[in-house]
Amino acid sequence: MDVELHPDLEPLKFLLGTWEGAGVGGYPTIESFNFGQEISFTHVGKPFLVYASRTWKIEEDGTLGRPLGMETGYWRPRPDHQVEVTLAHPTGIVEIYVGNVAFNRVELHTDVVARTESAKEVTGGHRLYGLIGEDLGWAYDMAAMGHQLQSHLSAQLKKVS
Ligand code: HEM
Repeated sequence: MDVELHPDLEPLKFLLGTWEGAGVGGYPTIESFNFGQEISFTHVGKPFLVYASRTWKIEEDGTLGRPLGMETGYWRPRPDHQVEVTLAHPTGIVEIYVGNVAFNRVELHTDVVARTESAKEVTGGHRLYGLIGEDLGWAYDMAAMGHQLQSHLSAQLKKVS
């Protein structure tokens, strides 16, 4: 069933759809790696986007390997171009981001990072999402394992539907 877009979602409309592509990751404590990613942003007629991301290792021969990180959440536009995002991770981490959206670009920083007892020590994050031509580019910096905020992931994705 086709559901009408809630008018509050207008500034975030550019994110809607399924996106696929590849990115690179690293951190001072780990070896750098290449990954494939699929992101989807959908809506149900209410004033939030439903978000899901899955990733896979890209092996040296270019084939997709084991699953890496995945995350799900909700993107909630607020007045004055502000945005709130809730994200849940299977690694025992939950992030709440706040930020803003302008000109097909969203910038977010963590307000809260909550962790289960067994989760790795992640204390903060910063994310950018934006259109690069028709592609969706995104980058994630994190503060974790005693290190200051710095790059963990970045990727460029094409809209597939
Ligand atoms: C969604 C895409 C992501 C991918 C592809 C990814 C990939 C990886 C990989 C390959 C490693 C190396 C260890 C391993 O193989 O598990 C790693 C480590 C790590 N990642 Fe991610 N990650 C993602 C998202 C995240 C997010 C959202 C967070 C934080 C909320 C995070 C926090 C960490 C931490 C703390 C480590 C461990 C560093 C260490 O042990 O020193 N990752 N990640």
